[in-house]
Amino acid sequence: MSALSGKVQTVLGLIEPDQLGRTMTHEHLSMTFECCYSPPAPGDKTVSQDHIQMKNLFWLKQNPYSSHENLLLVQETDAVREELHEYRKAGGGTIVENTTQGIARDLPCLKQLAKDTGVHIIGGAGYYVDATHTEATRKMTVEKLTDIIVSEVLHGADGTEIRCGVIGEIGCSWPITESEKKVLQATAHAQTELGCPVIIHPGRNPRAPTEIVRILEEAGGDISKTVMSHLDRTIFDNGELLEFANLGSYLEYDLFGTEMLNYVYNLEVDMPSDSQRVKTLAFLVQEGYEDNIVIAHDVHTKNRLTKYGGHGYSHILKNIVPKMLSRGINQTQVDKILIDNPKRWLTFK
Ligand SMILES: CC(=O)NCCS(=O)(=O)O
Repeated sequence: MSALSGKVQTVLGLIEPDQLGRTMTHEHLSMTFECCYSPPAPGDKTVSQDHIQMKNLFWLKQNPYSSHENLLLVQETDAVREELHEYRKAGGGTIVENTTQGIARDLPCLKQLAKDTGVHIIGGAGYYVDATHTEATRKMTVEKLTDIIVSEVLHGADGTEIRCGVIGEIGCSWPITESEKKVLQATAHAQTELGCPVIIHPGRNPRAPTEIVRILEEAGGDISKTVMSHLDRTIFDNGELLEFANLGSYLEYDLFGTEMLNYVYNLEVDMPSDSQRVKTLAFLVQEGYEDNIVIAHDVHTKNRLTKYGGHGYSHILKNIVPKMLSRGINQTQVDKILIDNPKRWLTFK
């Protein structure tokens, strides 16, 4: 048994699982998303270059990835600190901060935010999508990648002694690239060694989550300790969703607060509304998957912060929970989704 066994690892050290409280399993507190900038439509060039201001907030909500300024959450630490105080007041306990290598992970910033606000913050080990892999990363063997991920959990990451408490979000494109496949295999090997939680960012195709589970399983990964993120924009057919749910991972609906007409990364996708998300959660609960659901907002751009008219990190606690309760999900099931499931997932074996 390792020293981590039965514990949860935050950026401030090990804690008992019962200390976590209500947990958002997929957020970002500091990162850059410039890797995923999407040029604006020709007629929108001027507004896309404007500073963020009241009159362009609706445009930004519809086109969050077409403004360079909007992609720099890294510049908003003071606003994020305020929001974390608010999150505590709203009854929040923990945030899993999924920023990995490639999107400017900043563990010292997370550590300071945890100290300043009392929110438990859990950092993420590993690599985001291929587009952010360095040439050196692409050349690494699975063994080397495994060593790095294990070390980020056991000893600290980015030249610090701040240790990660989950692996991920591990980024995958569609189709999955060779480099991403190696990272997935390394993730599974590291998970076998550490008994730790894993969280995956799947590519934007309904087949992506199943393909990833297959790769992880073949490499010895523990699917019952793995979260599949972003299902809101990935699987739309209820039959396909149940088939995927049957594979045994945690099912994460983590884009609460995101409502847009055109999802620029895959125009085939109709991004659901929050009401539709709650309906899907109620469906999964009714089908017996209440022990597998986790939820979050995945704040990753400035316009999602309350400072810029967004929903912030407390939207689920303040607005979505009452909606869940009014749509057939009872308090015990809400507590499983916000407390018990994250706790089970985050506790090292
Ligand atoms: C930071 C991140 O990966 N967010 C997910 C954005 S997506 O549009 O759902 O892929």
